[in-house]
Amino acid sequence: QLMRLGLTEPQKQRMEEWVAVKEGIAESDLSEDFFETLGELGHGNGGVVNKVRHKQRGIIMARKLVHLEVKPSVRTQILKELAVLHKCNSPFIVGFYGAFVDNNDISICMEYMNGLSLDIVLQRMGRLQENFVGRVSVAVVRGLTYLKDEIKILHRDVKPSNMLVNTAGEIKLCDFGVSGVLVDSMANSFVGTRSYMAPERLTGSQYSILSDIWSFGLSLIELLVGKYPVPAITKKEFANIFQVPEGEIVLADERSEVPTYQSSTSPASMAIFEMLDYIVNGPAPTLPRNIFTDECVDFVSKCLKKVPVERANLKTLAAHPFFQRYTQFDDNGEFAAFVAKTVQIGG
Ligand SMILES: O=c1[nH]ccc2cc(O[C@H]3CCNC3)c(Cl)cc12
Repeated sequence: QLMRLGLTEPQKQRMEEWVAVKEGIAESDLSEDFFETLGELGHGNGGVVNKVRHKQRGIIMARKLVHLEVKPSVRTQILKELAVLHKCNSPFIVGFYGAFVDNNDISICMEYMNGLSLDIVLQRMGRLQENFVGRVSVAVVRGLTYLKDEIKILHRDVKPSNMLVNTAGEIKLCDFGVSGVLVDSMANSFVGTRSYMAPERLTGSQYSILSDIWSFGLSLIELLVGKYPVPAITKKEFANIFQVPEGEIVLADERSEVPTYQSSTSPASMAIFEMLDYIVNGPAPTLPRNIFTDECVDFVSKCLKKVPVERANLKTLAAHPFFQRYTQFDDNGEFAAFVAKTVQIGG
């Protein structure tokens, strides 16, 4: 396996292509009136992401606009910290062209991923088959490892909507907390009805790479089942989703021992607090044993240990049989074809 520098030949080739394109773009090329907006790609994490075309160069990019009412000195500090993104060169991290400020908007110009984010793929396809989630797992673990070892940062916001795909079959992370000041200035911009935050993060204790691994585990269940796994997905729901008799659903023994958590409201109307309380005090979400392979069930359960020290770390995940299963061979374009189908459906 050509894993020189951890890259396969195709990955090495695409990296060289990327660097060539990027060298053609100077910071001076990036400013408001050089872009033509083609449409909106997504929003969240405190900004909207538009598909834009660089008029002179004809390059299609994804441009994230973050509206920030902060002092010019703070904006300058944010731009300085975003410059770290120029160092991020990994097949598992979305490419970065540069960032600039325009009035009270910070623009972050990135590589366009035509398959968009996995939350959008879930909306279109319902859920992902196990072998595709295996490929996602390899990309996310390797992306998190790169951020931690090479860039010395944690992601801090691992979830399906921050996992991007394209019709070349690539899977890349985006929206990680590269700028401490930007993270802090958006800290109170949490919106949304669900949280991927680890129990220890919700209770304000030490945040570490293990918190990113919890978020990764929660994301894996959501990708495999097509449903956010808090409150716990019941046997009946699994039976319905996978069209098997309820008697065939075998939940991980861990849950049968723990008395089911008596939430005071029905899942449908569970308020945000109830949900957060459930994550902190309820049982860890698990996959049913016989719908997924044992390795897959075990891999996910190791990511979702509620006590951080019991949880798997990046090293143990990379050595796990489920992970190893997806580093050995190429899927000869099966995932790329799947992404192409979702793009077609999406219009
Ligand atoms: O093509 C992209 N390149 C870079 C970034 C990016 C971000 C996107 O959505 C945001 C909004 C929610 N999380 C990620 C989307 Cl939908 C696409 C891209």
